[in-house]
Amino acid sequence: MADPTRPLLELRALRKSYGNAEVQTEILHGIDLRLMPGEFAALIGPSGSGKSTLLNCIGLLEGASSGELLIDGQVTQGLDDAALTALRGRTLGFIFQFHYLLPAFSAQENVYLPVMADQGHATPAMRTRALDLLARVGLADSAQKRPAQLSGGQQQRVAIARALAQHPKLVLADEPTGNLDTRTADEIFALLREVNRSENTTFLIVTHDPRLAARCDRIIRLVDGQIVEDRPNVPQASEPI
Ligand SMILES: Nc1ncnc2c1ncn2[C@@H]1O[C@H](COP(=O)(O)OP(=O)(O)OP(=O)(O)O)[C@@H](O)[C@H]1O
Repeated sequence: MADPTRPLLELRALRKSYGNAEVQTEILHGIDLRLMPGEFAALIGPSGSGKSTLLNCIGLLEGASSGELLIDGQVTQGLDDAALTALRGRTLGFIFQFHYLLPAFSAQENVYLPVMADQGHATPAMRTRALDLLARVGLADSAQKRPAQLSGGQQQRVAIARALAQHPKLVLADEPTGNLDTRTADEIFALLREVNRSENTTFLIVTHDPRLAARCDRIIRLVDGQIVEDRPNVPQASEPI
């Protein structure tokens, strides 16, 4: 159980540059950010402002150039790859715009394969949790279908079930509804919200869709690699689906 008084995520003066020894381009210019357990926050901003770069740093997929990044109280600087992978597996879940499901495997296998990768084999408990999660996202009857047999929205539901397989404390979602029609996007967003409320899972969601950002409890706006706005938001009631 996360300590409700301790930030789940803390960034202090985080900077990120790309380039080589001669030329460096700084993309993130000193980000300070805290997320508390259970928050449901939108990360918005123009194209190229650094949202994905920030999410990749928070997700421990890319190292920051300087500054501090703490996840669940743990300082991440100086950790080796094995420790980063362990911390990622213990605390983080990822949902991307393109779901990256494995086409040759069933929905159920797609949900438990990443968990299995850590252990080398699938236990009955992993298989059962995968089925439970698929039921949770409304796909109880589709567990044995392959991605190509599912609609775009159903595929994204599988990806959400996969992201939840290891009980993440923080889910990082990069345009999770980006390639879906409005109605399906609303349904997927409602599902993320339901997970947030029922399990107190923290969400940081990159979205270009102002309607969806308006349904979050907090709106963080990034422009040119800096947070220019960070405010609480009273979510608007979702329109009937
Ligand atoms: N691996 C990389 N090497 C060099 N530059 C990069 C790299 N990744 C991103 N950038 C640059 O960093 C800047 C921010 O990109 P990023 O993808 O984080 O923005 P974004 O806000 O997520 O944009 P979008 O909304 O279009 O996805 C861009 O100028 C991009 O070209």
